[in-house]
Amino acid sequence: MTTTTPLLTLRHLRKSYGERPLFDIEALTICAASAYVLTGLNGAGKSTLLRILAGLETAEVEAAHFLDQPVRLTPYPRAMREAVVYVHQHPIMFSTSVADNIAYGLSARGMTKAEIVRRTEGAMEWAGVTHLRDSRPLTLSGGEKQRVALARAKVLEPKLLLLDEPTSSLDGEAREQVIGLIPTLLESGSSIIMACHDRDLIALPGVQRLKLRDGRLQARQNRMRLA
Ligand SMILES: Nc1ncnc2c1ncn2[C@@H]1O[C@H](COP(=O)(O)OP(=O)(O)OP(=O)(O)O)[C@@H](O)[C@H]1O
Repeated sequence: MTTTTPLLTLRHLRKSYGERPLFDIEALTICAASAYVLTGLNGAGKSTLLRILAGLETAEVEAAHFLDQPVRLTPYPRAMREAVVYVHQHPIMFSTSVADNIAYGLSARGMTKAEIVRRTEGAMEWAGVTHLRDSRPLTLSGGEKQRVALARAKVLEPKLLLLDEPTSSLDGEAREQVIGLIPTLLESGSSIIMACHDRDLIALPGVQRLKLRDGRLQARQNRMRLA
């Protein structure tokens, strides 16, 4: 399902590192339950943009709205902290079990134990990592780790999921497994922005394309629907 209801809108988003301007984005609208790929050459600012949207990096913004409410990005608003989840290209995990890593964010939100177990089991099954439930993240392959990271993000039911190059360190079956999970993320109503160079992710049907080029953002839409 793809909608045209705005989830997040930004006007005039500017980022510089010291004297060096990185980008100046006139307008960005992310719609609810919609998927986007963010492309651009190395160093164009893809990760930086995702990190700004996740509140991990500061930027100047003229106006921002999240779920129709005016917000400021600095300090990062509470409404977005709970609704926006960022998944790093090389996810960092606690050295406890896979199941504990996935459940952690839920306990931090004060959920009941039964609900935590129910959601964690569902997320592990979705990501195909149930058999790894007692494993320590250190022992996982890159693909397994990325799937655990996706399960850990999905379980929080974010409104906006930011994936930073989810397949960049993967190949073969591991990469295909991760690509296969992406369309199903939309079914739970999340919007997704994926920074990537992966042609198969870019070509996923229904995914809208955002391209950072020379400090500007260009938008383009693929024709078919994703879900
Ligand atoms: N903390 C920082 N301080 C100064 N410059 C930075 C910082 N973080 C990123 N940069 C610079 O900003 C530019 C954009 O980096 P960013 O990682 O956002 O690009 P990217 O499009 O994600 O690149 P890639 O495709 O290689 O991952 C790069 O030139 C980088 O060196």
